[in-house]
Amino acid sequence: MKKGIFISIEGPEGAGKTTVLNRIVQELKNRGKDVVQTREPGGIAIAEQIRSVILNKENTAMDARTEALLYAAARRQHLVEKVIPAIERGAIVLCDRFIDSSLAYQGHARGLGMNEVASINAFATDGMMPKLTLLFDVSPEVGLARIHQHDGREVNRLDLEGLSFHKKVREGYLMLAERDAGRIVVIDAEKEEEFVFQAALAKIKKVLL
Ligand SMILES: Nc1ncnc2c1ncn2[C@@H]1O[C@H](COP(=O)(O)OP(=O)(O)OP(=O)(O)O)[C@@H](O)[C@H]1O
Ligand SMILES: Cc1cn([C@H]2C[C@H](O)[C@@H](COP(=O)(O)O)O2)c(=O)[nH]c1=O
Repeated sequence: MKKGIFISIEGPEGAGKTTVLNRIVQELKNRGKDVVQTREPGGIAIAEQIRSVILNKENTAMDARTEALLYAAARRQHLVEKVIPAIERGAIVLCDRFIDSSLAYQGHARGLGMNEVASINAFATDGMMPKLTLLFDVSPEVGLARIHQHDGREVNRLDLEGLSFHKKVREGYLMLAERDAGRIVVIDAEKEEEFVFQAALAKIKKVLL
């Protein structure tokens, strides 16, 4: 059976994921590849609706476990409706955030525990993991400054967390990269955009060979 490939792009706020992902998708499409660009939470109608509940700045009363479960629910629907069918037909799926976001944000930064968050996600994903994950590493000071300078980028409920939360997000990601070095590749996303783009493209080309 024809099988595609699943790649995720991760990183703290303002790491430059969307900017570089757009360029990679264009590059691969120019080479005639079947590419699906998507994001979490979101990517399909039901998951976009869940996204607007999670990220709504007015939902300040949201419990941390509720938040984790909503991300997992959006993930499940997105996988079955969009990601799995695309992989089955042989496409390259490039997803802006996946399970590592839940482990870093809800597991580590919110303090729910990475193992606990991994277990609710195991139910949601049925064990499905990306073949490659690019972790765009950036300090919260640099990332948050970028998003506040970026006109038109709405500031959401998670962005409004304090600096210590965002430092823990980065710390969580780096712990994950150390634990799963075979899948997660760290890219210095404080470097200029062209460097980050070329580094990311090179890693993706390697797994496509
Ligand atoms: N390497 C870079 N150096 C400087 N600025 C950058 C770089 N990459 C992206 N930017 C700028 O930083 C801002 C945030 O980038 P982008 O939206 O791509 O980040 P993101 O990782 O998708 O953010 P988030 O997940 O928080 O929405 C944009 O204004 C973008 O132009
Ligand atoms: C998938 C996922 C995401 N988050 C957080 C990370 C960001 O603050 C928002 C998504 O916004 P973006 O502009 O699309 O990056 O949600 C999270 O906390 N847990 C997750 O599993």
